[in-house]
Amino acid sequence: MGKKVSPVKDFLAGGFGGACLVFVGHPLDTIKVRLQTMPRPAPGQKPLYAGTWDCAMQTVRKEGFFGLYKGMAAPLTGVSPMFAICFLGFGIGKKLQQKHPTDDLTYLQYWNAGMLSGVFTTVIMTPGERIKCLLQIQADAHTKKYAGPIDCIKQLYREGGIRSIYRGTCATLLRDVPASGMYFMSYEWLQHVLAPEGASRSDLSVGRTLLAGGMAGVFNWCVAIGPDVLKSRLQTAPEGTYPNGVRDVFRHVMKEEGPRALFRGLTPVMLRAFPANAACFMGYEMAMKFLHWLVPDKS
Ligand SMILES: CC(=O)O[C@H](CC(=O)[O-])C[N+](C)(C)C
Repeated sequence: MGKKVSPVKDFLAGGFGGACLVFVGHPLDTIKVRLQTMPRPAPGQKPLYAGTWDCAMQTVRKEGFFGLYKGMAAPLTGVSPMFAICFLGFGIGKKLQQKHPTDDLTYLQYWNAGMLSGVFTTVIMTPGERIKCLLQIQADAHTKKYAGPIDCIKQLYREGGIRSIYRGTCATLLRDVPASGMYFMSYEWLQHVLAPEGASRSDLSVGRTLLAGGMAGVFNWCVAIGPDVLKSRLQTAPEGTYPNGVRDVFRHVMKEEGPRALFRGLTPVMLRAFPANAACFMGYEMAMKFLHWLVPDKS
């Protein structure tokens, strides 16, 4: 039997989980975006970054350790509410498929609920990612166009209105709908299979939650990495570069760089995925426990 959970608790605990994810994961996210969007080297020239380590070292040397935390204000103010909506959407998705609030769900139903949460989060994810990516690729004074997230929103609005702020919506849906299905289904599956004989899914352990949460992040990114490259390219390209959106980016990437380019940034993505999502689910479960203690659910 499952447990009845209030949507308000899902929202609040999800928000706390999101804040934990940003603190742990942002430095590797910066490296990922820089690798994904660095200019192609001219024939015979070396690429700007040789790889993950080189990108991290160059960033720390030129911009100091906090260079890796560049653009974090936007995800902190954006990712926390986004994860709040994400866990709320997942909760709603589960409820929509239950006849009774305590009915157990199949893994396919967890997948469906996860996909619905991916649709919910796009509203906030698309502008959040657009601003974050634009700030993250500002490596030096020459490339610095935006003073910060607010300035970035203002400039985008001035240049192209709401359309510009929401550039990359299809690419974000393409990335997050299947990836969120995978995220929540794999988390629930791992919590079940890792639970010792006789223990139930709700008898949480720290080790199991960290492992299931971390692996859910890894599975999420196995599905998300290709569309993520397309999204980062689209959201950071100068106005008018891709008139047909993500389809144009895909065609351009295939023609110029081949399918390997769809895995650009995979190392920092995977290095970040485990700790960031372990922290996220741990934060979520801890906050949920606290909220249950504070306001017990009526069953
Ligand atoms: C692509 C992304 O944002 O994935 C989230 C996990 C992460 O590593 O940030 C999960 N989710 C898409 C469900 C929000």
